[in-house]
Amino acid sequence: MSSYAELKGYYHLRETIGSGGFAKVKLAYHALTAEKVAIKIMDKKGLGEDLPRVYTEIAAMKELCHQHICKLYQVIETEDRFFMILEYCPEGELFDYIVAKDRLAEDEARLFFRQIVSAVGYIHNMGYAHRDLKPENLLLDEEQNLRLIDFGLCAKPRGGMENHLLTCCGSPAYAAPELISGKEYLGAEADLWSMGILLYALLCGYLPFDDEKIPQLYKKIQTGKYETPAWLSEGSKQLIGQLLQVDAKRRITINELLNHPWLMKDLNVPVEWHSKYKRQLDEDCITEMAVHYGKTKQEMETLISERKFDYLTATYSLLLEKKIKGRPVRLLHKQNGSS
Ligand SMILES: O=C(Nc1ccc2c(c1)CCNCC2)c1ccc(-c2cn[nH]c2)cc1OCc1ccccc1
Repeated sequence: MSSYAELKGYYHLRETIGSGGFAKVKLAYHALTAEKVAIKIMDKKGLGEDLPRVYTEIAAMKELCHQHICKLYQVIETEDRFFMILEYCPEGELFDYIVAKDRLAEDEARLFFRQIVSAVGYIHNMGYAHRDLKPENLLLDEEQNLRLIDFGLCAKPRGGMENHLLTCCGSPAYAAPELISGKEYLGAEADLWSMGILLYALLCGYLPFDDEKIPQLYKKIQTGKYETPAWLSEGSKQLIGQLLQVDAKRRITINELLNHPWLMKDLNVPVEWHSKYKRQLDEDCITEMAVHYGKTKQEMETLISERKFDYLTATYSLLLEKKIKGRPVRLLHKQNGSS
């Protein structure tokens, strides 16, 4: 097992919890708070032409701070590796959750879909389109709430979300008709289509458009014709129909979704898309860190405000998480010879 010298003393590494194409995800403990984190480790050599995706993902995640987006705590870049220290999401992928239950009941799908709308409403307001929305990119945290991941294909159109994009990307079964037709498209509109596929998958347990041959799959998407199984309520069918509009201009918008009757049913409150995290720094966390590092509160506040995504950023963020979870706002003092 590699020692990863860069992490020694800062994080205590545990088992590998997932390894995908060019990344490995390991469970770890942040040494000063003992909070659990996930560390995504990528070898630059193995990345090849995917290297730009990592820079895109890191830049986006540094800007995005929201209750339904996986938090990035720290970035370590060495000559041949990236380490992304990320929020711990121990309940795995939404994809596996749906498969395990075959399909979700409408009220459970509603709670998850509201969280997806909240996350997408926030990133669109921040000027980002995700462009790869699918159940594999939605993880469940310790409270079984959704956290959006994988911003490697996201776009922040220069000049704002009204400007068009061109790159065809994302997963074919979730791709909007205008995106696969090679025409210019609006990132926000393409994300709304993918959310329609996602909602269908939540409620049905399979995809509305599917074919093992990509050209046939694309034809089905462009017809916009899909089956609606008998167990779907009228409300579900109507909302899916408003999302899976082949003509992007007729497709429902994120703002219309926030207080849509289907999303409001039994809850009667619109979806809250604003981040619950406040901009100003937390006094208790700053004080504890100032004491630990032997600095004044003002010096500590200045250092944390720089948001360098170094160990200080991670320590502040995880200390704040501890406070939010009602755990003591305390840092563990240096153990001699700690593992
Ligand atoms: O914390 C993460 N995953 C994770 C942590 C603990 C456990 C599990 C999963 C499920 C498997 N049983 C052991 C418990 C975790 C956090 C962030 C990211 C991440 C954020 N941007 N990119 C990746 C990825 C993560 O994982 C990937 C994964 C591993 C196994 C299956 C499902 C998902």
